[in-house]
Amino acid sequence: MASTVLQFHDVSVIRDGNPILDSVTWSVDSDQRWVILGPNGAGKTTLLQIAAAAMHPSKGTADVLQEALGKVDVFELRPMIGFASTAMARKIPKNETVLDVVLTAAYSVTGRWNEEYEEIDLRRAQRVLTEWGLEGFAERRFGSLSDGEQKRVQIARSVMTDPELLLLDEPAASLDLGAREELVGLLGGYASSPSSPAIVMVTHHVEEIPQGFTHALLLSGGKVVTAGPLTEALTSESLSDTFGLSIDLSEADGRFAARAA
Ligand SMILES: Nc1ncnc2c1ncn2[C@@H]1O[C@H](COP(=O)(O)OP(=O)(O)OP(=O)(O)O)[C@@H](O)[C@H]1O
Repeated sequence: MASTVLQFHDVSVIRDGNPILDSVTWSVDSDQRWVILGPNGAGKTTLLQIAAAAMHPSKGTADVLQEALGKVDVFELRPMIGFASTAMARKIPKNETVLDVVLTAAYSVTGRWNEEYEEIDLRRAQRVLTEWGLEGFAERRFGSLSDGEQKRVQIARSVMTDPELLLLDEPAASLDLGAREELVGLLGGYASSPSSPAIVMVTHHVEEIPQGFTHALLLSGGKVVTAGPLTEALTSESLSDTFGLSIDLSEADGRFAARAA
């Protein structure tokens, strides 16, 4: 049975006296896969930071994996959350092998030092690499990989610990068409598996929404424009409201495309 993994009630984040998130009420269940869309500066990354237990709301309450932020030791919570973002990727040493980038997630560190890894961790890392199309890359240096390969390593690392919640901040940003389609295909397979965790993915492009995603939240100026099941929340009207321009949305085989009307 599905359980609630995120429950935000009236969440605001105030910076320099301005709300960068404004009274957000939102919940995510364990069997849901959410996409978050909105213009630059809408507050998407801030929302993800709270979901990652990396930031507390200035107002309102946020429960993450059924623990209230502010009342829980976030260091116990964070290992249960997979988080792939460009900021995270910058912390990965360029000369680290791909296998170690994934393996070190088991200890929540970047950069292998003297940790002793168990055989079970090693086997899981190798399985995760295969699942994300990275077999044959284990001994390559992270810095020698293409952007598309590096993105897949980041996601492989974020699922290494078998998280209950997976957060992806613009996983397809800067990828060429082939690398994007490869990643979106892999994410679609992962999202469609009932054994996968709840997923929340921030993206700028509806073309990057993988098949198998179930819900959408549209954010503008820190406020929720709409949130709910994908086909109800993601429409030409809601996108036009969110981006302040007339947009035509089309859908084919569970993939979306958008252009100015
Ligand atoms: N520490 C801070 N102090 C002041 N303003 C901040 C701070 N952090 C973020 N902001 C502002 O809050 C707004 C929301 O930022 P956020 O990064 O969450 O937006 P975003 O939707 O992820 O944007 P983008 O799509 O450009 O990545 C932005 O206008 C940003 O400048």
